[in-house]
Amino acid sequence: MIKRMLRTRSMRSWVAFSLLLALAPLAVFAALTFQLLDRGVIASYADVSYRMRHQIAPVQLLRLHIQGSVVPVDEYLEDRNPQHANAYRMLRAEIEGEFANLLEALGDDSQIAGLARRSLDDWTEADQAANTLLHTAHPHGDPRLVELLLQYHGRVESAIDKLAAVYRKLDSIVESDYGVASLFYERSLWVLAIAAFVSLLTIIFSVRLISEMLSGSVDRLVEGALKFADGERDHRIEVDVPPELGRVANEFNIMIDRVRASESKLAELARRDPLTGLPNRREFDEALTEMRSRLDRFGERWSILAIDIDHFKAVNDTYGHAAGDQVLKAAATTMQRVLRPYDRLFRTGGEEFTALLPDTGRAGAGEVAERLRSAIERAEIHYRETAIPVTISLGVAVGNREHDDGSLVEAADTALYEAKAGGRNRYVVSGD
Ligand SMILES: Nc1nc2c(ncn2[C@@H]2O[C@H](COP(=O)(O)OP(=O)(O)OP(=O)(O)O)[C@@H](O)[C@H]2O)c(=O)[nH]1
Repeated sequence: MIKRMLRTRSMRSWVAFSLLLALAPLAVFAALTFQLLDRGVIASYADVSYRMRHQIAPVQLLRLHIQGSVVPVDEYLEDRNPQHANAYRMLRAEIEGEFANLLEALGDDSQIAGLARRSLDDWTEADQAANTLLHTAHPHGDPRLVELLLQYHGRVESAIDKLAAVYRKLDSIVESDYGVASLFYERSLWVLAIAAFVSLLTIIFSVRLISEMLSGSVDRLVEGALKFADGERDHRIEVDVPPELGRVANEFNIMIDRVRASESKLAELARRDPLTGLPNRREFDEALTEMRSRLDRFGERWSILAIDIDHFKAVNDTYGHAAGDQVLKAAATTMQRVLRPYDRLFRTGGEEFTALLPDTGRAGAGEVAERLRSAIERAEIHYRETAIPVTISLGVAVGNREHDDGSLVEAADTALYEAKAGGRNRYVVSGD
């Protein structure tokens, strides 16, 4: 289904699709990891930090201060120095403030707050006992003083014990918060690892998919280019996926068509004489070989006419080279018109022509030679209003199995030579 969808899209869409495919799992897992870190790790660490600063540290300080508050009271009872009483009062003010802050920080934490409040109750009773001790007139060692002192110490101990219980409970909460944070941190690492793995899989999948879809098209392009290099001109490159490569294939096909057209034009030009438009000597040689093989295979009769314009040099000398060209063209046109459709005329030299006459024996060839001779003699060839009299001489040779290509042409040439020697404007049949 993905392949079918991609087939209609451009290569840019393919890249966008594969990026999306590779990044989508990363994005989803990144959002999941963020949730885990935010809710599990950051929130737990924030809770831990709050408890450390606002609950655990104050509880420890409070324990120290309550413990320390015993010293000025004991010292006062030793020497009745009012400075010790003042030191106690300052410490008490601090302890009261710290209790208030702690209870506020514990807030709704009912069990721990209840413990802290009971510690405050103990401290309040201890403070009352301390106040009585600081105002008592009983001498040192008096049994009532000792009892009051014991009561004071007992309350202080009890307040400290309850604060120690508060500390232990807070410590266990912090411990479990650390546990939760570590668990969530570990999970988020796993999620990230899974994300990276899934992303890698999707990258591999999309790269394979795209290269599979591209490779067929690229192979066809390469195959087309190799065939073109080998000279094959009929091969068409069929690529439509992706559209970009389809356009490359299309342009390539257009280029092949153009090369083929210009090659066949060049080939055609190479086989034609530009002045008269007749096929040239090269074409004649091939036609001769072909004719020869037909003679061998089917026993067909055929003849060859060697044709030469008489005194052509004089035409050039008298009327100019341009007039000579005009005579060549007019002679070619005239002879073409006279020949039968299946006869073939070639310009095989300067003022020399050759005609190949298929299925033509001695008598027929003589007739054609005479028709040509008389047509040229009667033709009115003009150059710039001036009529130029033109005649031709012809040598006729009739092909048979004994002739090879060279000897047949030679025979026609010899006959032509005889026609020239015999006075020109005539034909001679070889062997007559
Ligand atoms: N104008 C023109 N002259 C050409 C062309 N090709 C060859 N010729 C000329 O044709 C003349 C041929 O002269 P020759 O070979 O002496 O033959 P000729 O004058 O026809 O004499 P005979 O063949 O003996 O009758 C030369 O002067 C060439 O320069 C051509 O394409 N155009």
